[in-house]
Amino acid sequence: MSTATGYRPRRSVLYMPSSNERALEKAKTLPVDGLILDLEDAVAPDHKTTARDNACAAARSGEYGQREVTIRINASGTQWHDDDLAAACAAGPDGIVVPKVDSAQEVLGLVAAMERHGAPEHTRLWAMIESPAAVLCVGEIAASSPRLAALVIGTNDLVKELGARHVPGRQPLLTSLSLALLAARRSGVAILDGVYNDVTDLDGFVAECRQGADMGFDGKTLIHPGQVGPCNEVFAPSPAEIEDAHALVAAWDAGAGSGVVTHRGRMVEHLHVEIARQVIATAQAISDRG
Ligand SMILES: CC(C)(COP(=O)(O)OP(=O)(O)OC[C@H]1O[C@@H](n2cnc3c(N)ncnc32)[C@H](O)[C@@H]1OP(=O)(O)O)[C@@H](O)C(=O)NCCC(=O)NCCSC(=O)C[C@H](O)C(=O)O
Ligand SMILES: [Mg+2]
Repeated sequence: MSTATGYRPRRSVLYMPSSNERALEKAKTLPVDGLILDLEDAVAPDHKTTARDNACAAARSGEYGQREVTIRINASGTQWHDDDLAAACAAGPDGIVVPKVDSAQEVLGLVAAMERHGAPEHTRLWAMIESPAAVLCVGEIAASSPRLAALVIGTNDLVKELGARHVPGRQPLLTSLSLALLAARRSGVAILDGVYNDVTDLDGFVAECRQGADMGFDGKTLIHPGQVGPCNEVFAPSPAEIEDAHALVAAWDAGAGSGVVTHRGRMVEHLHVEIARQVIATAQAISDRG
C-alpha cells in the first residue's frame, strides 16, 4: 500500500501452479516482490492434494528471502476449500489468497475460520475481486476486517462474468477497476491489478502495467517470469521522478513558512510535498530490498 510508513513493495506478484515443482524452485531466484502459490485454477483436480502439500512446504521453508509468500486456496463452497484453508493456516504464509470472495460476510467467516485454525498473526487475508457481486460491494469487503491486507483483481473471471472481451485499454473493466481502487484506498488496504494472459506480447503487457500504475494500483499480478522485470520497472518511481521529488522537497524547505511555492514552473502545496516524500520513501523501500 502507499503510505509513507510501513510501505511494502508489491510491484510484482507472481502466480505459479503449486503442482509445478520446477516453478516453485525457480521462484527463489526471481526478483519478484511476492508469490501466489496457486491451488486453484492453475491446478488440475487430480493434483490438488500434491499442490497443497508443495505450497505449504514452500511457505514453511523460509527459502524465498524477502519475497512475500502467499497461498491461493480454492474458493468457499468447493470440495477443497476447508482442507486448503486449514493446511494454509498451519503453514503460516504471509497471506492466504481467497478467490471469488463475494461479500463482507464471507470475509468475516474466513477470518473467523483462520482464527479457529490458529493462523499466526502475520498471516493476512487477501481477497480476490472477480465477480459483479464482489465489485458491487467492494467498499464493504475492503472495510470488513483488519486482517484483510489486500484486494487482488481477477480480470479473467471478471471478463467471463461480465460477458465482456479482453481488449487493449480494458475499457469494459474500467468501472470495476476504479471501484475496487476507491475501496482499497478508503480502507488502507493494498490493491493488485489482474494478470496479462499473452506472455509473448511484451508491448501489450507494459502498456497494461502503465495503465495500472497510472490508475494507482500498488502492483500487478503476473503469470510468467518474463513479466517480472518490466513490471517492477513500471511500478517503481523512475530516476527522473526520484530526482524531481528531492528537488521539490528542497524547494519547499527553502520557502519554509509559505503555504505555496513554485518548483520548475509548477505550483507546489503541502499535498505535493507529501506525494514527493512518498515517492522518496517508496524508492528507498525498493532499494532496501537489494
Ligand atoms: C503460462 C505458462 C503455462 C507458460 O509455461 P511454460 O511454457 O513452461 O513457460 P516457459 O517455458 O517460458 O518457462 C520458462 C521457465 O520459467 C518457469 N516458469 C514458467 N512460469 C512460471 C511461473 N509462473 N512461476 C515460476 N516459474 C515459472 C518454467 O518452469 C521454466 O523454468 P526452467 O525450465 O527452469 O527455465 C506458465 O508460465 C504458468 O503456468 N504460469 C502461471 C499460470 C497460473 O498460475 N495461472 C493462475 C492465475 S491466473 C488467473 O486466472 C488470475 C485470476 O484468478 C483471474 O481470474 O484473472
Ligand atoms: Mg480467477
